[in-house]
Amino acid sequence: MCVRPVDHSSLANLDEVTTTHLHLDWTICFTKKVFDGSVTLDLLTLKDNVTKVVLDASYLDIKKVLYLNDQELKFKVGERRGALGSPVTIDLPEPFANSTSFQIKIVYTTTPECTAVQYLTPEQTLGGKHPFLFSQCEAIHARSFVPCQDSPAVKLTYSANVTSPLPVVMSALDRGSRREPTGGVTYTFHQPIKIPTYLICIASGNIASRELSDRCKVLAEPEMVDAVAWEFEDTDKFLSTAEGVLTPYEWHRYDILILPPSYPYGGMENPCLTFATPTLIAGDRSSINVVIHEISHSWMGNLVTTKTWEHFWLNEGHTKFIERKVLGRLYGQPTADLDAIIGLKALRESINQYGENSPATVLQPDLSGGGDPDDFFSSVPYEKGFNMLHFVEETVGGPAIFEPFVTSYVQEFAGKSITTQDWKDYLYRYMEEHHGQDVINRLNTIDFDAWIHQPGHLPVAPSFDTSLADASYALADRWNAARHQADFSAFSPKDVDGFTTAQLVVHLERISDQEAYPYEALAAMDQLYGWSQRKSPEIKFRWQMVTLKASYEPIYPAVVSFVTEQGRMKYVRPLYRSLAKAKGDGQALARSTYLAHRSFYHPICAQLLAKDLGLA
Ligand SMILES: CC/C=C\C/C=C\C[C@@H](O)/C=C/C=C/C=C\[C@@H](O)CCCC(=O)O
Ligand SMILES: [Zn+2]
Repeated sequence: MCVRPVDHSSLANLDEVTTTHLHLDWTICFTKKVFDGSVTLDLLTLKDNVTKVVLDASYLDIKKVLYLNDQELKFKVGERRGALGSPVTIDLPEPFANSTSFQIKIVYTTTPECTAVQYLTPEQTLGGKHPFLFSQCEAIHARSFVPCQDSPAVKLTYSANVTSPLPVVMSALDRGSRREPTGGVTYTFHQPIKIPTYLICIASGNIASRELSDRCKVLAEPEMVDAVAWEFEDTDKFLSTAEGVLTPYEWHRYDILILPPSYPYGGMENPCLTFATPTLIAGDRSSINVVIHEISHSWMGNLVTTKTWEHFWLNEGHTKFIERKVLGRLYGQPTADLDAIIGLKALRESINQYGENSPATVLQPDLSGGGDPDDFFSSVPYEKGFNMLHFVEETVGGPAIFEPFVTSYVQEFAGKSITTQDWKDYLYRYMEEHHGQDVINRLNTIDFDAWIHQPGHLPVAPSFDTSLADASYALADRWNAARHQADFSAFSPKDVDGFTTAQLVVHLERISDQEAYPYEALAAMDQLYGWSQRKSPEIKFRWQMVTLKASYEPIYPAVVSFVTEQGRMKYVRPLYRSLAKAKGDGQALARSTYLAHRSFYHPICAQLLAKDLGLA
């Protein structure tokens, strides 16, 4: 009997065979924008009479497949199926019985169409002298740099030998390097903990590092590495706090690599080596929550992993939950609640963007259509997931009861890939064993179907501590009342004295929830609070959203600058969409800006922007 659920985002025969280890041998060619080499897969059959291995692949040039080092196996690359890529079907030399271990080696090169990797010219880097490349594999882009079972249901160890003219880093432990007589250096890596393929990553470029502690360091181009070290000085403290919430950190190293500006996400939890955007380096340590978020993934996602992309909320909802526990432990509950308030706004935006009845707003969406999981990326799995966990915590009796459950959940499922049903079954089992019928009765009052399977807003509105948000709201209310005045002398720069970046963000979000402001009021706000001059990208983003809502044309050049100097999708996608909706030449400007700068963006971002702007 097959107990593995179907992964609609993989074309591999996951029910017949699984991968236990993956070894990469790559030579990087920056000029051709390819990796040349091979992958050796350690495979294990899961049933009798297995005659083939089907792997996920996307835009790969497969040269040959070897069994026992020298026996060539027949293979066929199937028709491309959209974002899922092209299955590679490999005929085994004979039918294999259940539990047979065997190795196959696939010799291949990537192609410039690879969606996981972005190659940057020297001009696109800070130093301006060397090229740079980096990958982003989540959700299903690993198949574009290695033929594999590209499903989070499969967890494997991996190793790699990568030859490059420039330093290489990966989501694994560093096992040294050797200079090649033919040029370049071969870097060796080993990841001894089982991970899904979406957590394999690579970057190569002029990378320098600074140690933060005996298990943490930061890496970046040399021109900014000191600023990064300052910004993230407290990383080990965050890690220890997360260990206090959960279990000891298992991955040995926790390093952070700051990528060039086109990096498409705030951060990516690649094990041992978080990848992050340089927009976090604001010089004020205001983005440490992203580091705490990526650290929290060390347990949520990286140890306990979603089985398919439908259950992605298990990774992100739990990570948000732990992130806010760490924030609360370090800076107090009001700070954690302010972060949750910002998250709620992001959730509302996502739901409004898709539409309240959209299947994309369901916590556990249906991906059986085989579409692109990237199209489902939004705040829903993060914030609906977080809010469901928060609600369960309140319902069962608070942190004293729920936090030990969360730790136990990690211990129970570490190393495994699970579904929402596994989570829910364990929740009931744990609560029954530890707290009895009273808590089960409380759990039974929760409408899990509404939380997990219904579209739209939260079934139960949360109430967070607003002590830090109240001043932000009050100032926004004053502006709302004064919106049509000709004289704004009742306002002063002192209005925002003492506001943290998060409080400024909450204020601007409240302003953006209000009806669009007249130009005069926007100009007055900008003059009083210097919004346009602020360095923080979090503030810049919110201010640009407020002004675009009013089609405030003086902001258009600043928006164009911001969306072309960094490629973080959290900022560029809403800004492009709002610019395209803005009056005047908004739509033409959005499209022409995108077309002129397409190559600046990571392939994932470029493709989503094209869809957003109706250019795909
Ligand atoms: C329910 C959703 C179903 C499928 C989506 C699955 C995967 C999403 C995929 O597109 C990749 C996600 C990668 C995320 C990486 C990092 C984020 O946590 C960054 C958050 C945004 C930011 O801060 O910039
Ligand atoms: Zn995350």
